[in-house]
Amino acid sequence: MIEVKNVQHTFLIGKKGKEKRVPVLRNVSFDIPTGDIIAVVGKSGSGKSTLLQILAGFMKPEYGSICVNGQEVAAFTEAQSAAFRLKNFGFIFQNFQLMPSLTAFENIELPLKLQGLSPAIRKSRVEEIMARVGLGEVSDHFPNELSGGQQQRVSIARALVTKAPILLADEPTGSLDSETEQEILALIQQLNRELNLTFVIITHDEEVANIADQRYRMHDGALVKEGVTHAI
Ligand SMILES: Nc1ncnc2c1ncn2[C@@H]1O[C@H](COP(=O)(O)OP(=O)(O)OP(=O)(O)O)[C@@H](O)[C@H]1O
Repeated sequence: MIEVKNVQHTFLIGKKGKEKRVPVLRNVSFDIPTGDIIAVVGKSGSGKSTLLQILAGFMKPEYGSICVNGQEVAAFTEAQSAAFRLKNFGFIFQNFQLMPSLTAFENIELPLKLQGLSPAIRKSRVEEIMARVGLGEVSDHFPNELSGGQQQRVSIARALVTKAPILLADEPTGSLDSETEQEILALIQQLNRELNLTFVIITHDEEVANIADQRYRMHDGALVKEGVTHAI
């Protein structure tokens, strides 16, 4: 369970001494129950990515509390945040953000190297997760030798391989055609169901928002709950 309470954030922009205060998050409060898919929709510039960055501990909120499974993460030091992030969060990006010089296998293996796991454990974990996301045959392919859908599967596998329980996704299907989008959304739903993973998905796309258990709209930094239309 993630509990976000009264989170407020302001950026200071412009030259030193003449900074302008730009409020980006205004009193944001919401709960993310474990195992739910949450969608955050909203216009460009409304504050969605800032909220994700703050949830993941990349940025401290100016004010407010973020409790992840009972731990107050907004109070962590940078080192604590980094360690917590590696254990608890996986990230899925619109542009996949794979390392071009590493194969599919090596991209997925990378977070396990950061965790200092042995080569044998890394190999078995990577093979298991590649099979689960439907990436059996492309282990030795480099990212530019993969389709967009396959690249996103690699990026999802990399997010899952550490067994992080919470996946933060920023426009995960934004670079994919509509058929591939459906495949990736089906995969997200399957992983959510089978592994009880929590997903927080930022999106402009109604199709994506439709798979969510709960949907929120960000409007000028304020987060408002919306009705959910899907019934599965
Ligand atoms: N590091 C920063 N310094 C100053 N202002 C920033 C910074 N990051 C974001 N902003 C501003 O904060 C506001 C919200 O940005 P944010 O990226 O959170 O919006 P968004 O809803 O994710 O937009 P998009 O859908 O285009 O990604 C914007 O006005 C942006 O210019």
